[in-house]
Amino acid sequence: MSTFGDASKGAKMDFAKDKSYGDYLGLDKILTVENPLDMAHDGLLFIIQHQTSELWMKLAIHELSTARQYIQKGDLQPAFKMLSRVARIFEQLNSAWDVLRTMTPSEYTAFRPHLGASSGFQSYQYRLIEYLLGNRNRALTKLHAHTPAPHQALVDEIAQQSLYQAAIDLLCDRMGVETLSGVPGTTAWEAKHEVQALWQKVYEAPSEHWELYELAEKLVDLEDYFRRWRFNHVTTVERIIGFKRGTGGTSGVAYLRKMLEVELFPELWHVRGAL
Ligand code: HEM
Ligand SMILES: N[C@@H](CC(=O)c1ccccc1NC=O)C(=O)O
Repeated sequence: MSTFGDASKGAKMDFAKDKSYGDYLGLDKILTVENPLDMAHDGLLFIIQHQTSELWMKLAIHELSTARQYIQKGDLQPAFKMLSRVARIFEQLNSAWDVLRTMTPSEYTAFRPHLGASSGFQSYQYRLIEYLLGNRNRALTKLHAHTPAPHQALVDEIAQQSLYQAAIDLLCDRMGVETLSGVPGTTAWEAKHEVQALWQKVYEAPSEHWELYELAEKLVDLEDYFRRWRFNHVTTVERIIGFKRGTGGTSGVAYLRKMLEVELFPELWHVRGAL
């Protein structure tokens, strides 16, 4: 018998009656999704790149919504762990661009016409992450009017305070001032001087406000990774389609460059200049 045969001796071989690896992971479903871009060699790369991104986004949403609950309860240690995990997920998504970047304009052009008007602009999970963190633009929920469940998830999300508003509530509470987080917003969070002044107190005396200090840095870390994702996206897009309009109908690279200016947690960036 071969060495390999000896080493695997005792392994369970019959799964007719027991749950197996593929059953737990639902592989029959995820590995048999029809690939409508099969006519081009790089269609599979394109589809898998997006499908894996959406899976990681699903986990990010799961972690971020639970982290928000812990912040609301004032129980920060579990929230920190989840926020660190989300930063790592973004790191994973950031590295994934290196695979997609191997696709040239010639290869992409072979199947781009088949994408029609579809675009990442219509990723509801991406929008949900933006909404959760506080970058809200209610008008974009309309993109999902034709799919009730994603539409409802987005509508429900903007009825809640964002993760950043939860952090501001906690900041105010621990610093002994009236809350400054306002009502759940349907537009992007706008920087408030009073909030920046509180973060400034935290950064000026970290040892007195250690948990808030750590929370602030976890948030900055998360936004830092998010910004790198946006930058990798726009650079990959320019490399592949130049300045063509997007299939989703936006100006393309010009729109994505504008998005590089988004500040999810503005006071945490502005406070740095005041220290
Ligand atoms: C060949 C690769 C890609 C190209 C050429 C591309 C192109 C674009 C363009 C032009 C837009 C602007 C909206 C539009 O008018 O279509 C956009 C938006 C978007 N794309 Fe991509 N993209 C690519 C890969 C990806 C990947 C791998 C993801 C990961 C899920 C992604 C996610 C998104 C998201 C979430 C938006 C909306 C961004 C926002 O509204 O801030 N894209 N993309
Ligand atoms: N907006 C892209 C198309 C695109 O990238 C796309 C199309 C369908 C599914 C996902 C996509 N990815 C990200 O926007 C383009 O203009 O070429």
